[in-house]
Amino acid sequence: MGQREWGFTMTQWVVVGTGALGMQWAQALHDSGEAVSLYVRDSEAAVVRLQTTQNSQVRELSLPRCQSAKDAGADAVWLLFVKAWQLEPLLRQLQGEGLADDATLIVSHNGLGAGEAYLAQQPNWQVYDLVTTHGAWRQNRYHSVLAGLGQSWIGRRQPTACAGTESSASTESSASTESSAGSVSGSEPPHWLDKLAAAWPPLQWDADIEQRRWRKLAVNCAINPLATLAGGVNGVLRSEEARAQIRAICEEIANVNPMLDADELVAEVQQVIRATAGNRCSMLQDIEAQRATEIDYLNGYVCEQGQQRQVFTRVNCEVAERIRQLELKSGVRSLE
Ligand SMILES: NC(=O)C1=CN([C@@H]2O[C@H](COP(=O)(O)OP(=O)(O)OC[C@H]3O[C@@H](n4cnc5c(N)ncnc54)[C@H](OP(=O)(O)O)[C@@H]3O)[C@@H](O)[C@H]2O)C=CC1
Ligand SMILES: CC(C)(CO)C(=O)C(=O)O
Repeated sequence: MGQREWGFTMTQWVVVGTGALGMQWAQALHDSGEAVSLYVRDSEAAVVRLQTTQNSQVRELSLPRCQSAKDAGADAVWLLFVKAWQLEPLLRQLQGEGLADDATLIVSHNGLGAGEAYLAQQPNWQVYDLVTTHGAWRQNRYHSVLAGLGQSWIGRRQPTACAGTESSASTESSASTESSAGSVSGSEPPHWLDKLAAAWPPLQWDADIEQRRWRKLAVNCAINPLATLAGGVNGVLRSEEARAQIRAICEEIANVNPMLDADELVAEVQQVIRATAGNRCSMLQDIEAQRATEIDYLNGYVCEQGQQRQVFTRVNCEVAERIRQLELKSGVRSLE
């Protein structure tokens, strides 16, 4: 659906779902004059109506529905703001529907490892990771409320920071190919970046997005399960006991990924706790609403990486297990 008109390239943006973040990005891109459609699974209508709230102002928006991946056009840019555990089924679904062989995908979720092996099998997909500190929640399926403004970074999917993952070879080989959506190399920003950045600033290009993803992983591994187990807002983690657990979690993560510094991770976690002291983290909200959490891609991922690399990650493994027990109790996980 991307068209060249008078020398300008029109970008067709497809936002997946009507999730908390997806709706805010759809609104922002639309406000910026971009062509946006929504790929949703719970409607057959030609148009999807949604609402977004920012600063208590409620706005209504109608966007065309993208009926299937093949309808989006080869040069569409897909925004996949889905839960980590939803990513692989989504990718399989899109591919089954005829997603372009060199599709451009912006992936944004908490944690690491989601759909990694599957993505590695698609060397021609142009995959970008987006990390954001904006906060939003869903008032209902079609209404997203902006909870707090933050910032975002985007970069080309790279081999994982820790050596030796199977995805390395294929992501490297794809990094120098050009897609119809126009990215040329792993370190070069794509032509559509300015439009995305203009829609919801601040958004910065980060050629080393993998390290930023790891730092965000550490923040979520420290705050989400501990605040969930404490059953309170993030501010409960200012206790001495929580501080010791946070340090242990961060030290294990820095041992798994030696490019990280444990003291810096702890400082970043403490800064996020101060900034979000009154928030209930997403994991606690998921447990309370009897939804699956992203634990397998947070402390569960660190635990698995530790086992693979023979690095001690006992605290992350224990924390992951305790959250899985909560999921078992609420019936969103079954015994494996
Ligand atoms: N919300 C926030 O403030 C922040 C969230 N994040 C992370 O970003 C990610 C997205 O978060 P958030 O927006 O809150 O999540 P939501 O659960 O609100 O949104 C996910 C959306 O994706 C849709 N979806 C998933 N799979 C498919 C599919 N196969 N086909 C069509 N639609 C699909 C879901 O539909 P359905 O409802 O039908 O399942 C839902 O609309 C998560 O990893 C989260 O941890 C990170 C920073 C902040
Ligand atoms: C930063 C933090 C912990 C804020 O609550 C978050 O990202 C989440 O809740 O998932």
